[in-house]
Amino acid sequence: MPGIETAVPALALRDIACHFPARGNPGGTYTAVRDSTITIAPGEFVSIVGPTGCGKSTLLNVASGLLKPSQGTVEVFGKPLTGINRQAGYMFQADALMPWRTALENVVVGPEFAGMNRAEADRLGRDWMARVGLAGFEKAYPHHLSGGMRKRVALAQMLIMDPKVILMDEPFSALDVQTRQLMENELLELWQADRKSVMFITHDLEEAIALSDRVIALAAGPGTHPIGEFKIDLPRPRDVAEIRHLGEFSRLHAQIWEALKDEVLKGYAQGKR
Ligand SMILES: Nc1ncnc2c1ncn2[C@@H]1O[C@H](COP(=O)(O)OP(=O)(O)OP(=O)(O)O)[C@@H](O)[C@H]1O
Repeated sequence: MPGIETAVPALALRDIACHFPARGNPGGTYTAVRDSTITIAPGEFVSIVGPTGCGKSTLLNVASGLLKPSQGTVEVFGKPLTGINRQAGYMFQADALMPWRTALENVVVGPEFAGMNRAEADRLGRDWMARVGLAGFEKAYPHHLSGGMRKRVALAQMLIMDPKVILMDEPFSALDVQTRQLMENELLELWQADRKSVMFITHDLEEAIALSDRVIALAAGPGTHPIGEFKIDLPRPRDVAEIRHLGEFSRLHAQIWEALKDEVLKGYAQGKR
């Protein structure tokens, strides 16, 4: 995309470090993240991959403003982030739906708290439910919906607020493979229609390549940091199941895995200790 490097990034994490109190070592510190600079251009879909426990969620929490980094700065469309990132919508691995509210009532939670009148919020909510393929399920409660349907509710709940930046932390990892691929395609379709900037955390390299414009690989912790950035020039629109059969997909997979495999082995060894 011409000019993408020169545009003000939608999200810029600059020189981030995060220290935590060390577990089992009173007074000590654990450096989860260090020297991490990550920028995401307007409309760009970026995945962050790395070994288990390396610090992916920590970086996402920094981007959301929920965690203040020990060092470094965050900018959202060129403005320093202080407090919660209100331009961002979030989606996490676990469902955050309220079980006592119907699907529609869950979808309209954001507009309702923002003071939109009920009729307008409901109209918008029904529209979003239709866009994520849930027309007719407005009155269903979360426990009556399948895992994939609950994810669709969560997607609508996030997108109804029209966030400029989307932060996703392994949102589909709890789903079975087929439902997961359906949801990934759904996400791409929604993203393609109205390009937001996406920071997508996953430890699944195939998922990262299938979805993204760029993949950033992280080192194992402690002190995780980017060790490689890979442009994913696969054609769009994409079908995540079919795109895996392209030769270029395999080439990218081999290239990124080469950068990542020692780190994954290190992360695995640490996890066993
Ligand atoms: N609040 C905290 N206090 C102490 N240590 C923490 C805290 N948050 C994260 N850590 C540690 O920082 C490291 C990175 O954690 P983080 O959850 O960011 O990794 P991750 O890559 O997202 O993990 P996973 O792959 O399991 O989702 C881990 O060792 C974790 O134990």
